[in-house]
Parts: sequence; C-alpha cells; structure tokens
Amino acid sequence: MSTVHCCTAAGEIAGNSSVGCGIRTQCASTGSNELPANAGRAGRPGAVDQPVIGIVCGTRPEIIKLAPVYHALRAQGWARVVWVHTGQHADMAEHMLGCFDIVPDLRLTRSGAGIEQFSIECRAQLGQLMAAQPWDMCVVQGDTESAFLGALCAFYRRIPVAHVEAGLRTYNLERPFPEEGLRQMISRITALHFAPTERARDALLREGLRDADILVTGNTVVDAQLWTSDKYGIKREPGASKGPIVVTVHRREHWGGEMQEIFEAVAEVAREHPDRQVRFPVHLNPVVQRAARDILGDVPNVELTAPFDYLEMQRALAGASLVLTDSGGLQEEAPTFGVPVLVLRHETERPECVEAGCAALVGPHREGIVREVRRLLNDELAWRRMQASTNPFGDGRASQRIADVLAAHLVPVPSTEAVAA
Ligand SMILES: CC(=O)N[C@@H]1[C@@H](OP(=O)(O)OP(=O)(O)OC[C@H]2O[C@@H](n3ccc(=O)[nH]c3=O)[C@H](O)[C@@H]2O)O[C@H](CO)[C@@H](O)[C@@H]1O
Repeated sequence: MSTVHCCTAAGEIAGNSSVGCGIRTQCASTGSNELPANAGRAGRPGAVDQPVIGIVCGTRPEIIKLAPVYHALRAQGWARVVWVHTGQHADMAEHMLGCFDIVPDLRLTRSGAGIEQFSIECRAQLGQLMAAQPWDMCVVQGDTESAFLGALCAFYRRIPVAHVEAGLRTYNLERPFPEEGLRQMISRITALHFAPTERARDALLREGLRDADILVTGNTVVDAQLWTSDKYGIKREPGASKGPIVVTVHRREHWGGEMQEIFEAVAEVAREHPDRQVRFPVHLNPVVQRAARDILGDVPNVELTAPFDYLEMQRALAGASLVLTDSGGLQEEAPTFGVPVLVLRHETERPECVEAGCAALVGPHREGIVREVRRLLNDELAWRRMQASTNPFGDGRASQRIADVLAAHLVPVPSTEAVAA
C-alpha cells in the first residue's frame, strides 16, 4: 500500500470553510473560503466526470481497516475519494489518522459527550454533506455508530453503500452491544458487501442477500499490518514465549461486573507470575480508565499506559507471549505474529481463529481467565500449539480486491461505438 500524503486530496476541497451545520473542510490552505464555482461533484476544480467515493468513519478500528482501502483507491486514481471523519473517537482517532498519513477531507463537529447526542448531530451533518456533494458510493466499515449513520444517510440519498467487514455475526443483539444490531442493520441497506471470510459470506446469503452483491476479500486489517510491518521492519521477536502479556478491554457490554472480574483475573495472574510483565494500554473511556486504575494500579508488574498508537501496538504484539482481549481487531491481528489470544467474551464473530487453534474463547469471568492463562504460562507445549502459522483472516490484499470491485461498479465501460470511433 503506497503512502499518499493526503493534503493534496484534502487541498482539492477548497479552503477552511463551513459547509452546512458545522461541517469543516480540512485541507492545505488555499485561501479560498468558498467551494470554487467550477467545482466538480466533489467540490474539486475539474474532474467533473470522476466517480466520487465518500468514506465515512470515526473510530480507531475503522481508520485502521479503511486506510488500506483509501490508499488503494487513491493509488488507482480513477475516483475522487473523500474521507469524512465523524469525530466519534476524537483523541484516539487523531493518532490513527497520522499513523496512516490521512488528513480527512471533511471533519464533522462533535459536541455531545454521549452516543445519543453524537448520533443526532452526526446524522444531521452527514445528511447536509451528502445533499451538497452527490457521491457515487459511500464506504463504511464494521459496526459502529459512524458506520451505521454513514450508511443510513447514503441510503436516504439513494447513494449505494459498500460495507467493509460485512457479515460478521454473533446473532446476539446484547453481545456485542450495540455493534451486533448496527452491523445487521447496515447489511439491510448495503449494495456491496465486502465479506472478510467465507463464513461471513454464508451468513449474508442465509439472510437472503444476493450472491452477486457479496465479495469475499479477506480483512483489510491484515493489509494494514503487513504494510506497517514491511515499512517499519516489525516482526516476531525471538524469546517471545517469555514476553509480556498484552491486555486490551473496552467493550460496553463488559462495563461493570464483568470488567471488574477481568481486571481481577489479570491482577491474580500478574501476582502469581511477578517475573512476567503485563502491558495494558487502557482505552480512554472513563469507565475503563477508572476500573483499571482501581484494580490494577498498584500491581507492580502491570503497566497501565495510554492507548498505544498503531505502531506501538504492532510492536507490542510482535513481542507478546499472550494477548488477553475483548477486541475484534486484535483477534484478527495476533495470528499475523503468531501470538496466542484468549478472547474475553462469551462469543466471537471471529470463530475462524478459535477453529484454527490460535485463539480460545475464555469468557469475561475471573476463574476461566485465570485457569487458561495459568495453563499456557505453565505448559510451553500447549502455548506452542497455539502459535498461528498463517492468518485465517486475510492475505494482505483485501483492499486491492475492494478497490478493483468498486472500479468495476463505478468506472463506465466505454461503449463499443466509442471504442470503435
Ligand atoms: C464487535 C467488534 O468486535 N467490533 C469491532 C470493533 O473494533 P475493535 O473491537 O477491534 O476495537 P478496538 O479494540 O478499539 O480497536 C482495535 C484496533 O486498534 C488497535 N489498537 C488497540 C489498542 C491500542 O492501544 N492501540 C491500537 O492501535 C489494534 O491494533 C486494532 O487494530 O469495531 C470495529 C469498527 O467497526 C469493527 O471492525 C470490529 O468488528
């Protein structure tokens, strides 16, 4: 994936101006405060015939998984690509955008702290934006509020929706909450479903979606990893069997008792293995911050840090002996470095890693977590058996496949007369 500094992209949408209620264009300063009179469909001088693809996202994992698609589309050059940042994950997202050389073309304003207020404001701004700039396709990823609102607003504007990481299911609307419901709703209004695995494709077929609209591409998270590992020389560290245990926990459905049990399990294991470092980049959500500090703050070999930036996270995985997580992305990334994963959930939309033997579903309760961690720390053979040899979620070319399919749908094929002329 080539790195394209996106100021040029951003610069093509003129100036720092307000479009609609609070939408700010973000670009290299061009001095103008207005969209140029001869602006093309995307507010860009000229290029009125290029298809316009809007990418709508706002959280850390969406940026990681859409960055490869963004760069693949820009490298192919047949479309005008507009990155819209919703601001859903304000601070964590800024880091991620920088890691992937992305300067959003448009940033929505976020004033409300809660998800409900965010949703109302985001929906209003996206609706204005899509009315002002007719897009040919709206690309969203996964299962967040930003993804759902991007899809919904596009649907109302009759803009086709392309859904990256389509078809993951637990079929339990309570877990993960609200993501399972959001992801299923997005599927109902999506035109192109980019399923990461055959299992995801089968889920969409069972729901009555057309086979012709479903493409199995692999997960773009592996594209991001391989691009980053190649660029920065990150690879599995020798002696990782004694490396740190990496912990990440953030899911809403764990807030309260289950999160407390998870952290108590981490404290118990850390105290039993004082020589084993535990690295825990704590999600910025105040609920997670408070619980982690209260339960783990005084355990000597537990390092509570700010969220890692993407590079730090990949380097942490490369040296880790074990990952304890409720994260979706980390279940998909750990196999790239062969790190065994204990999934701190009741169920996972990623059973492929469990079936491949490189992850185990241990649940969010203290006893089960402690038992499984002890087993792997005390039985090197069992630990080695969980070393993934390949990543079941992708081969690093998902974004290229997605860009090719979008081109096939959006780039007009010259008519035979035109070709003959
Ligand atoms: C239900 C569910 O599973 N939904 C998922 C959820 O994503 P998630 O669970 O993967 O969310 P996180 O864990 O926050 O992000 C993980 C990414 O962040 C990087 N990371 C992490 C900690 C850190 O300190 N520094 C980092 O750089 C890490 O390497 C990884 O790439 O929503 C996504 C969007 O819709 C979905 O795609 C996805 O299904």
